This record gives sequence, structure tokens and C-alpha cells, in this order.
Amino acid sequence: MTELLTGWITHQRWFAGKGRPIDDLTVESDVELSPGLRHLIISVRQAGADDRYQLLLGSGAEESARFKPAHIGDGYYDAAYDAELTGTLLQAMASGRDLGPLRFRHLEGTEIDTSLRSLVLGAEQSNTSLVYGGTYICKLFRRLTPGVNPELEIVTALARRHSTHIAQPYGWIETDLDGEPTTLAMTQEFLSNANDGWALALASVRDLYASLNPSAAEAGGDFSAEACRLGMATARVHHELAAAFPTEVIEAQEVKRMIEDHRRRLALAVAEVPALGAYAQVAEEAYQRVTDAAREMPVQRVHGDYHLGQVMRTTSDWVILDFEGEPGQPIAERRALASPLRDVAGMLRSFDYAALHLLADHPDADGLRPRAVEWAELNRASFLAGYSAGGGHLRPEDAVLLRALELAKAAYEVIYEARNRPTWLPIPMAAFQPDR
Ligand SMILES: Nc1ncnc2c1ncn2[C@@H]1O[C@H](COP(=O)(O)OP(=O)(O)O)[C@@H](O)[C@H]1O
Ligand SMILES: O=P(O)(O)O[C@H]1O[C@H](CO)[C@@H](O[C@H]2O[C@H](CO)[C@@H](O)[C@H](O)[C@H]2O)[C@H](O)[C@H]1O
Repeated sequence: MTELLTGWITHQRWFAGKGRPIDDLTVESDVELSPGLRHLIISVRQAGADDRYQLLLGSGAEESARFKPAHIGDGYYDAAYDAELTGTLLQAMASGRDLGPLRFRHLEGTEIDTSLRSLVLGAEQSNTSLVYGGTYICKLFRRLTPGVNPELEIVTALARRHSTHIAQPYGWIETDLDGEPTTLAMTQEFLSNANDGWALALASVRDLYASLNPSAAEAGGDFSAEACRLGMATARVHHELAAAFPTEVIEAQEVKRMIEDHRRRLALAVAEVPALGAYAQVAEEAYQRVTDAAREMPVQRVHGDYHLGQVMRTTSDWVILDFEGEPGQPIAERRALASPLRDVAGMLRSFDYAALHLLADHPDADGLRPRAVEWAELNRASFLAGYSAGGGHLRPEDAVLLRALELAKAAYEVIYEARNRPTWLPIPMAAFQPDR
């Protein structure tokens, strides 16, 4: 079995250790959830470090043949794809059952319809999501880090405050890893009539590029009213987070330490992507300006990896998803208090991404670039106006911090793109312009 899993796991989209040989793979936990369905936690050793992953294991030659994409071998398959078996997860959450070391729970006062059948969501990335009857989405966290997942922590806290900007949580699955309660999966309301912000923004950019009208504000698919509404929703969620979790005001000294940390990360990004070295001075100068003017700074829980792909427009307003922080960071860091402007900076970067990404293969890229810049500027400004109008704290003197946080995010994106989508690398690189 371990040999089989070793061969299979390296081809999975969510496997974080691609490209490095697996030295050892062990099954750490193996629990039968229902006849034919097992829950496995496996530990993978690569270059002396261990990573844990979870897997729903189905067995049976006939079933395995039916779920070709989920085929593991020897009659075993990834049972996340088997709707005949995944109902067990909903049923166990609904009844609040313990199955061996696994605890299935639902949010107090919620009812779960256990008759719904699941489908794996096409956009699988670092996790696997099961959509039950277009009503619930159950996200299985594939790579496991000990601790309560910040997504579960935040969404349940905001649900208790009746936030209208989150997808209603229903239930979760947990176990103990290294003595810590650890989230394995989370079930939320599936927003079946919503579009994600990235798709909506790209539709607007596409419309602008195709239109004869050269102005972003006057083109048919103008996004700026939505960008403004998104800014308002962001400010409201920041208020809700500040009310639900502790907040602090950190001293100027602490702000300087934060900037030192960004400097270290920039150096790591340059080491990994040497071409960034030519532009690093732009970030250095922005960081220095924050250090020179360092003052007290309010910090609180934030989203942590805020971009257009994490927000969905429903028929009534914007809903924010995936409060998990930056994937790959330790949980303590993802839960750490930070300036809410970090999220604002993340979304500003996303407007640049949306504007520039369609230019990559465009035959008239040079001619369209001024429109791209105008689109990004208009929507960035609208988002900021909405953030202020929604009660977000944004003073003129925050511009220096915001610029530094944007460049810090761009440095993170340089590494992300170099590792995952090298052809997208020019997008974050373009953020390092001295004249912005
Ligand atoms: N509650 C939801 N309702 C509808 N679609 C969702 C929901 N949660 C996630 N999605 C869809 O799944 C995509 C990926 O979700 P996300 O939580 O960002 O996963 P990952 O952590 O793997 O990036 C989103 O862009 C969205 O299209
Ligand atoms: O959504 P995830 O939590 O997996 O976040 C990671 O992947 C994102 C890409 O899917 C990445 O976001 C970057 O690309 C987006 C366009 O695809 C863009 O809107 C964002 O602004 C940009 O940062 C994110 O950084 C990464 O953590």
C-alpha cells in the first residue's frame, strides 16, 4: 500500500512536495468511516522533513474502474470522487459523531441535509472541495498542519456575529495531531448563484480591450462600482474581525521589526528569482520610508491572502472566502495580528493582476497597456474610496505603509509565480516601478 501511495501522491495537484524525491511514506492513521470507506493520514518524508496529508480511500475493483481519474491502483481509489461514499461525511457531521480519533461536528443550531450527493469541484488547487447538491461545499484540507484552521476559526466567529459577508458555516471534521486539535475539513454554504471577483474583473477588462471606447470608466463592462462596493464590504469585515478577536496597537519599534521581516523576505525572493534583484531597490526605499516615519500601528486578525479570487459577488453583496492566510506559512503566522491595510494592499495588487494578465498573449499588448493602467488605477481608487466610505481606517499618511505592503505582497507573488506559473512572473515584477 505505501508503495502504491508513493507513486500516486506525486501526481496529485495538492501535493506540495513535487519535484523532490520521497524518502519515506507511512500511514499514520487509518480509520474505517463506513463499509468500503477509510480515512487515512499519511506522513511523507522528503529531504529530512515530514509533511502530513489526508486521503479518503475507497476500495473495490469495479468502483476503482468507474472513478478513473481517482484511480490509485490495486483496486484502491480516491473516494472523494465517490458520491456513494461521501454522504458518510455529512451524516457524521449532522449527528456529531466520533469515529475513532476523528470528530465530526456541526455548528450549534444548524441542520444539515444529509440526503445530498457530492461532486468534486473542478477548480481543485491546494485542497479538494466537495459540493453537495449545490447546497454545501466541504473543503478537505489536503496538507495538514497541526492547529485549528484559521478559516474555520474566523468564519464561525463571524457567523456568530451574523456577518452577511461570509458563507454560512455548517460543520467540520477534526482530530488531534501532535496533541493539538487540528481541522481536517470544513463545510460551508455553497454560493451557487455567485461569481468570483476574478472572473467578473476579467470580463470587465476583456470588454474594455474589445471596445472602441478608450476610457475604462465609460466602457460597457465598467467594474468600478463593484470595486467600490467590495471596498465597503472589506471595511465591514475588518470591523467584524476587530470586534470578534483581540486587537492591539503596536509601538513604532514593532513596526520597524515588521519592516525588517519584509526585508528578509525580499532577500529570499531575490535569492530565488535573481531577476528581481534589479528592482529590489524600489522596495528597499519604500520600506525605508515606513521605518523613517514609524509610528504606532493598530493590528488585528485579517484575511491574510486577499485577492479577487477570494471574493464572490452574490445577488445581494460581496462574500469573502478562504480566511486561511498565505498557504505554506505556519498556522501561528497565519493567525498573527496584522495591519488591515495588508488586505487592502493584497486587493490593490489583484487589480493590477487583472489588468495585466490578459495582455500577456495579446497581439496589441503595447497599444492596450495605457488602457490596462487606466483600468487598474480606476478600480484601485474606487476600492479605496469604498473602503473609506465603509468605515475602514485609511488616512493620507497611510499611503507610505500601503505602498510598502503592496511591494511586500508583490515580492511574495514573485516567488509564488516562479514556483507555480512562471509565465505570469512579469505581472508581479511590474509592481516594482519607481514612479508609482
Ligand atoms: N462557499 C462557496 N460557494 C461557491 N463557490 C465557492 C465557495 N468556496 C469556494 N468556492 C469556489 O472554489 C474556488 C476555490 O476556493 P478556495 O477556498 O479559494 O480554495 P483554495 O484554498 O484551494 O484556493 C473559489 O474561487 C470559488 O470559485
Ligand atoms: O487562492 P490561494 O489561497 O490558493 O492563493 C494563492 O494563489 C493565488 C492564485 O490563484 C495567488 O494570487 C495571485 O494571482 C491572482 C490571480 O490568479 C491575483 O488575483 C492575486 O492578486 C495574486 O496574488 C495568491 O497570491 C496565492 O497565495
